[in-house]
Amino acid sequence: MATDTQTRTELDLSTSKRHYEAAQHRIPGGVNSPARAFKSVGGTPLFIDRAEGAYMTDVDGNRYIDYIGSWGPMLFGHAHPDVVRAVKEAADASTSFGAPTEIEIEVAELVCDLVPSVEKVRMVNSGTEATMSAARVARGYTGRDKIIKFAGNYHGHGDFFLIAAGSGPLSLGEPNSPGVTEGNAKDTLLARYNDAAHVRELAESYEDEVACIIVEPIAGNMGCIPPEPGFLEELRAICDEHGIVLIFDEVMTGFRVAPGGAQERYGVTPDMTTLGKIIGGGLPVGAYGGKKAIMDYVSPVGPVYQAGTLSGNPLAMRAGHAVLSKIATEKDDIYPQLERYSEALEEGTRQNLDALGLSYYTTRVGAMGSLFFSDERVTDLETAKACDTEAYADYFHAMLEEGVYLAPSQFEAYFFGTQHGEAELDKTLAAQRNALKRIH
Ligand SMILES: Cc1ncc(COP(=O)(O)O)c(C=O)c1O
Ligand SMILES: NCC(=O)CCC(=O)O
Repeated sequence: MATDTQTRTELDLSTSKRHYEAAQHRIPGGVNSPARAFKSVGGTPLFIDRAEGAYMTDVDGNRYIDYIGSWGPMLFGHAHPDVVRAVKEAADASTSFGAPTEIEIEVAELVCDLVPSVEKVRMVNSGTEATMSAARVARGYTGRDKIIKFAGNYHGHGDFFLIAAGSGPLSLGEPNSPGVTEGNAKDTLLARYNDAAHVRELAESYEDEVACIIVEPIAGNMGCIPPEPGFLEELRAICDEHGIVLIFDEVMTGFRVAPGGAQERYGVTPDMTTLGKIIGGGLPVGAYGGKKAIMDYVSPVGPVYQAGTLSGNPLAMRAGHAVLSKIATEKDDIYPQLERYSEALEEGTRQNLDALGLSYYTTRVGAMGSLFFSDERVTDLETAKACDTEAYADYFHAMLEEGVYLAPSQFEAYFFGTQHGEAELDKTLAAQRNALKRIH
């Protein structure tokens, strides 16, 4: 692996290139999600063969330390034996019933115990479904149409969220998608992240019209941007004053920055929470939940319709159960360990930057963070967009060659998990030292 003296260059990506060529004939852009394409950094997306723990191997046999973790779910690393066993056992009893199962109760209880603001929870199949459904319920509950979202936040690809959206839309330079009707767009009010005064103005101008404020309590889709002190508290106060439902989109931060997510970490309690990624242990799961009074608006108790053929799927629930029960029983060890890794990674990065006279901006919260190619503080979409994305692209490719797999965009966070230990930390920092030297 990469050390100061042994630099890996010129990866053999010939099989990935061949697959990519073939894939583009039958799959738009050759990928089943645009975030996977290397469009904003250039080059060929890696086709992956397998992964274990903190490491991923591509179809050409190149091995990388993985800092994407399937875009968040892999808190305990790839192919964790507990998850693999749970899925195999579940599959033996059939892959789906379309009828209730006992494991769904256990998963719901685990979620409600870990995230106490969630009194009732509904399982869906993705983070996108979770946020779309939560917004519908908030609208049904309040009888209001408008939502407030933040520029640069990403809540999946529901129509009314694809306005100034972060993640793929931001990386591809198309934050407002064609196909979203004007009718949909007019009900989405856009606010600046970390600017509560702007939110207050909107809530006052649209008095009695705003159903919900949806926010990434730690933004992770324009890079990792923590909330400024007081920002989340102010959102809570505005919602209380104006009868607005506060939705924390914790699809990314849930179980990642604390056992109870960002709401536990910052001590601010939303009315509703959306979850995804870690909750399914790498299988397709999302969830939304919140106060009982609100969740009882959901069908069949209440009138707001939301459904799913595969919702609460037994494989997904068993995988989720394996992960959540591990979190519940081992949280006192897990989160301090993640925090130590995060601290050491940032400290080592700062040393690498200092050695080269660079003053790029770093952020981190729990098991996520960013290295922004900017000398300024990054606190919102505008400051994120000021980053040198070309330098990031060079860094990304240099890191790949050094054996470290980062997100192919400046506007995505890095993630790690409990499988990232001392050895991975040392290799990552050595790789980073080489990569930064090579590109400057
Ligand atoms: C904060 C946030 N919300 C929602 C989503 C959408 O989740 P999914 O990709 O599972 O639909 C994502 C990630 O994609 C996310 O980061
Ligand atoms: N941060 C963005 C995501 O996690 C989305 C991944 C995807 O859409 O493939």
